[in-house]
Amino acid sequence: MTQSDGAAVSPQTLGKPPIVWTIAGSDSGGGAGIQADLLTMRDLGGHGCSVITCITAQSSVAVDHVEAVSVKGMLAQLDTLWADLPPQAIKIGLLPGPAHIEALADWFAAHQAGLPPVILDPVLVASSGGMLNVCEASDQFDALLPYVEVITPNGDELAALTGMVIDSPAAVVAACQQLHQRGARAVLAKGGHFDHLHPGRCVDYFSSAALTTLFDGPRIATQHTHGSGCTLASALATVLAQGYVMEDALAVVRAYLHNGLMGAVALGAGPGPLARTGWPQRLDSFPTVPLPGSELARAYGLEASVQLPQQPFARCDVSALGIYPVVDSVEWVERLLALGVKTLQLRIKDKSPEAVSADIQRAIVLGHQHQARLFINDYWQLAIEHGAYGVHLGQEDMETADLAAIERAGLRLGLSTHGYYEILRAHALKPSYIALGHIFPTPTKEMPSAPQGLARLGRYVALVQPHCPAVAIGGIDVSRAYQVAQSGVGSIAVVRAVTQADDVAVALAQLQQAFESAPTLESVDAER
Ligand SMILES: Cc1ncc(COP(=O)(O)OP(=O)(O)O)c(N)n1
Ligand SMILES: Cc1ncsc1CCOP(=O)(O)O
Ligand SMILES: [Mg+2]
Repeated sequence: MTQSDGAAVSPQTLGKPPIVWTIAGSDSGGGAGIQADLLTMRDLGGHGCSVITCITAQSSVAVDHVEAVSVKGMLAQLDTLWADLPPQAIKIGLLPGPAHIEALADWFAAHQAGLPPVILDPVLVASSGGMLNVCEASDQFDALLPYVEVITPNGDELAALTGMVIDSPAAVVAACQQLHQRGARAVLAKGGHFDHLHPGRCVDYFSSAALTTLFDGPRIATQHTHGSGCTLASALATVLAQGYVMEDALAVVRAYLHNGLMGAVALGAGPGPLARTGWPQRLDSFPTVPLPGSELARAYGLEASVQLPQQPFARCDVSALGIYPVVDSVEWVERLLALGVKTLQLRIKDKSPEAVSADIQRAIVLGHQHQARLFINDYWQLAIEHGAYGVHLGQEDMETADLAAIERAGLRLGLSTHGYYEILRAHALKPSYIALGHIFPTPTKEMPSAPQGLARLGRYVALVQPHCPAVAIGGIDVSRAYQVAQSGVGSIAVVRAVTQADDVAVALAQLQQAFESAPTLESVDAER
């Protein structure tokens, strides 16, 4: 089900925060555990419910006492919440022993049909150094793995869970593979403890059946990290509860951790808790995504079949690309150029290069004659051969197209993205623009991703546009152009709004009018 702006309907879009559970221990010092989880959930737009598994007498310098809540007490909390406040995501933190783990696994088995994503933070040690988890078997969490979407060990936990020495990127990969073999669907191996592998950096390795990737960023020089693991896992649960896909949620929580660590201060004599800084807004708090084939990615076995470009792509001659029709024939290109369109795309699908070569060449010549920005979709070799203004490519093309050749030839590059993670991937290439979509449902193209909606568009525009021109695409027509333009986006790409218009000139004028009458953000100030 979708709402009128195209985004999936979640409790949050109906005006209610999504419900997120934390099943964890109480930290009397307020920096970690249940206390950190509830603060994080609230800070990121969730409603936190707690299932307390144990109480700790804990401060920033010591764990003096750990006392388990009875298994019966834990199960009672689960049952009571399930009856009235069912969760959109669950975070698991400190579990005091095998009996609790077994009981929780049984409870999950009995409720498997309705279980939302479960995030398991395999807590073993507090940042004060105190042992929190009395279990010692490396397979202690395995009974939970069938119900868990992602497990989030830090370096010490990864070593303890696998019995491996984590002394190289290859060892990180091997340890994650071992966890997969034992039933873990996805592993986020957090890089906070891997200073010995990447001095001065924090490199997280994520692996699942669908995706293997890295998140890289500078290590934040602070000792105030109390509750960082709890915060990450509860942030991940809260962002997933809002319907973001895993890789987008990982990007957001990494930025949230960055900001929290940057703002962390001491409250007691030991490590202070993370600051609560709200939904991350700026690209410089987000991690970079090292692309396959980069030196860092290769260390983790992420190779690429093509070379990465060494330079940013040529910049567009304007910072805002305006109304941007996407059409499927040279005849349409000719017609739109005659109507004064200055940014457009030739998007011919599924033909051989031989079949489209002449049309692409003619469109490029026409584009130059009209001093227009004509982007060629997909056929990047022909675009280079005939000297196009630019090329538009999709995410999958990033793995196969010779991006270095496109950059060397001086062509502009536009890249499609469908969420935070892909924005970070695209940004790593310093393209000429980044397309954000699809904003609303569209019959024009079968989309594997969900419509992003206007709220997310606003977040993406604020993130991207200080660095690179942005383009919104998907399901945008005259009636929606004003709302889209209100996001501040500098360009709107359309197919049907132009190609199915009764009067193309009128449609173009109306789109332009909607765009011009909306308040805009400051113009793009490219930072390269
Ligand atoms: C401006 C703009 N944005 C996105 C797309 C989609 O491109 P891609 O992901 O390569 O998919 P196809 O268009 O090839 O189906 C686009 N063409 N233009
Ligand atoms: C090519 C493409 N890429 C993302 S949505 C889309 C189609 C947009 O078409 P329309 O403007 O008709 O919804
Ligand atoms: Mg394409």
